[in-house]
Amino acid sequence: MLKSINPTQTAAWKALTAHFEDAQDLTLTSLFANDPNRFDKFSVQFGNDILLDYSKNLISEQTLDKLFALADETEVKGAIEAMFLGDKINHTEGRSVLHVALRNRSNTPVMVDGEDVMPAVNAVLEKMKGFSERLINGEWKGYTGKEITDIVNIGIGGSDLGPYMVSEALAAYKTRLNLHFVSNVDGTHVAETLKDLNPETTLFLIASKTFTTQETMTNALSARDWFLASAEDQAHVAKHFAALSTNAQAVAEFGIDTENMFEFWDWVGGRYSLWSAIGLSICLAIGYDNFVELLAGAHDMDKHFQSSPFTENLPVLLALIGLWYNNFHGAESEAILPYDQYLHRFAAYFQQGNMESNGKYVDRDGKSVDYQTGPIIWGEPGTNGQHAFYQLIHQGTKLIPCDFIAPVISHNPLSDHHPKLMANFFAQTEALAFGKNREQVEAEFAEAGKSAEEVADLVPFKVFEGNRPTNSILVKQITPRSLGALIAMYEHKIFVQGVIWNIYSFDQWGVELGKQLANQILPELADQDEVTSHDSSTNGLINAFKQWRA
Ligand SMILES: O=P(O)(O)OC[C@H]1O[C@H](O)[C@H](O)[C@@H](O)[C@@H]1O
Repeated sequence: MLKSINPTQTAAWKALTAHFEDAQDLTLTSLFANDPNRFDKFSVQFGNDILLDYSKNLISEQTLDKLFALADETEVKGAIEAMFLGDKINHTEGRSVLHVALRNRSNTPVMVDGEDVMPAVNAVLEKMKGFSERLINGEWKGYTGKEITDIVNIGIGGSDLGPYMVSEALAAYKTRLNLHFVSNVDGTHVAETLKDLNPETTLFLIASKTFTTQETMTNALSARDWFLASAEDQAHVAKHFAALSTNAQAVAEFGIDTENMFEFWDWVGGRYSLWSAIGLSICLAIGYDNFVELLAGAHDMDKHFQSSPFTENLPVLLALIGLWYNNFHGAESEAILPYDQYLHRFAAYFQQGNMESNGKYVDRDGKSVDYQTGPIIWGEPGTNGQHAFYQLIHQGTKLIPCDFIAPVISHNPLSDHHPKLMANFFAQTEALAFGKNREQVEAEFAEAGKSAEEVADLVPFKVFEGNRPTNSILVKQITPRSLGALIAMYEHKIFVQGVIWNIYSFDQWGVELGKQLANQILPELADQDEVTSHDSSTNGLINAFKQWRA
């Protein structure tokens, strides 16, 4: 169990508060002008894969020193050790937090309740290897003897977002199998997905840690109905359905052969589960060897996180810089902006990763916090975002720290697409940091021969204040290995922030009330009777729904 330490009561927090007051006038322009070595000082490389440039942030060496002191006082180092040792740091669920064991390619023992979990982890990986190889090479046949061509992963939240994001991110490594992902309980999702598929050549993965999630079970039953409408014989289900779950009993009850069940364990959080059996769809999408490379990349980052000094530790640096904006500058959100079309679900994935982990107002003592915790995470791939919402980042009234991510080498080096993409990547962080002042705008007007009236009228609108902070994350190429490291980097960033904010990052009680109420409302929708059991708004909406549908 992690000790409860109120971060705002530490000496470092107080020092940071005073430092923030003193550093109000700090500008990126002056920070760079005063230090020609700023890039060298405020950038760090992870192997040959990832370069993090954090120099375009509103920080000085003093800021960082104080942030490192905060990490020390809140015992981040001890928390990291506790996680890797398998301590039950997910206190409210009484569980260890060991997604790091799933990718522990060093295969050193990891103990939970006196037992090494690695043999079980390795056994499931072996089973995933055999299964995925037989499907990819066509040895596994459907009920009419045809090869499987399409895989449909049915899952939601952590049982969907990770596998979907990674399969898309690594589409350049695609096997012959076509992957589909169904998550929403809206019948449209499953209906539209199945429209073009053939039951003889389709295999379903029912991905659910609990195997009780309403959306997933509803979609799984509809998929089974769709399949049996053609296959007719229940015995054929075994060739077309597999389950990825911690709940063997519920899997058996659903009618899935336990031979086709891929197990994981309660010490794997849903939003950290893509490294587990939940990653079977990834194995099928990119092949087992590439999946292992993904694990290896994450393991490299795990070792870096565990052993690097905080001054060079990518997840720790990102966490502390994020905290500086969240808690001192009052930033409410963070944007993740990948300049890579393959990473188009990356921000959506970390919306769950970050917001479900750190969206908590109760501290480790069970008391309400009186400081900000997790930020709002959002983002879309560049350059699309530039033509949509960057206006607000450049000239809006809100401070939005952004992470810009881009690969140096493109998997699709068509004509000059990649230099153009990268020119935009470099230009945006430069524009955000340094802006364009009044004098520059006036000079441009003069050059264009504008009249004095026009200049006076338009100048204010064309000025860019700048001073808007960004991290730039250059990845040599998006490969299974570098992607594994990149994901693990963000996971550990979230971990460090949760430790400092003195919250429990690995539960998600906040999603339960809505589910509970939906279960109460569902039977009320079954008839035409007027509903009176709720507040007037909820009653009014339900009754309008009933009237309109009648
Ligand atoms: O994998 P499952 O048990 O089906 O859970 C799917 C998802 O639903 C829950 O409500 C949680 O909010 C998520 O953390 C979880 O990933």
